[in-house]
Amino acid sequence: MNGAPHAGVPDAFEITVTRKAHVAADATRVVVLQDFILSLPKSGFVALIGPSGCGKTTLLRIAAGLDQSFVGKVRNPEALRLGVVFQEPRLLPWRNVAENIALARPAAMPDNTADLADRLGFTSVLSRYPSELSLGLARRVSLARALAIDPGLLLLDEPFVSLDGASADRLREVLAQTVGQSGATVLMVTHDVVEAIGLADTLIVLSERPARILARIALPAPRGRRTIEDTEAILAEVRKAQATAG
Ligand SMILES: Nc1ncnc2c1ncn2[C@@H]1O[C@H](COP(=O)(O)OP(=O)(O)OP(=O)(O)O)[C@@H](O)[C@H]1O
Repeated sequence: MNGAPHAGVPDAFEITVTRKAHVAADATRVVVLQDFILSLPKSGFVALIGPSGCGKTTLLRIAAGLDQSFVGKVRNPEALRLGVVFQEPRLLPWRNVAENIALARPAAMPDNTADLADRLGFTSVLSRYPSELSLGLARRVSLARALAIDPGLLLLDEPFVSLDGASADRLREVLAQTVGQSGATVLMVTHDVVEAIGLADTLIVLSERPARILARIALPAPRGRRTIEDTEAILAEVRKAQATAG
């Protein structure tokens, strides 16, 4: 198995996939993950990068409990509450924005919709329906819905893809602040290695399918204080790991 956990850091969540295959349209089986272990620390921001089709979304769906047709197990010993943000916002079209967020939140939790809407910049559309929102707004609502439950583990599948630069930057900032304050663990899939370096404290580099962990890179210095030299050194490490995979 690959992907041994960090020595000395207690794991809060662990995904073990002995084998996961999808059945393609022509009925052939595509092995996406095999002998794969990913351990996540408590309170870490882990970014996952890897080639298209290597199995990142499949892994997140398994972690979220949305795909159970695999051989392996997901350990969540601390019963972390999971928040999930998909590539598509997936809001309920027959509920307005405020209702979409409220529905996600357990009844016992305080209503934090107004605060999230304020921080993520969508207060003016709380009573609108998803079909009336731009993609950027729908993405903000989708992120707010995941944050509304105060997740212990936040699973993000390219949450900022195809947003304009300013919107993506704003959402990244809110995300980093929110998870920094809450002490949640984040597992974020992204194609954007510079985004990953800007947000994460651990970068995991995956191989082609079936995905193997090529490198688990602890990023130096707190985010926000990384220099251009830091970024270049990390990029070189990523390229080296990818080169070893041939
Ligand atoms: N439901 C499915 N049925 C059949 N094949 C699937 C299914 N879901 C994914 N696949 C295939 O499994 C492989 C891994 O898909 P997955 O979406 O996990 O990759 P990914 O790394 O997230 O890709 P991308 O970066 O392009 O989003 C791909 O070859 C994909 O075509």
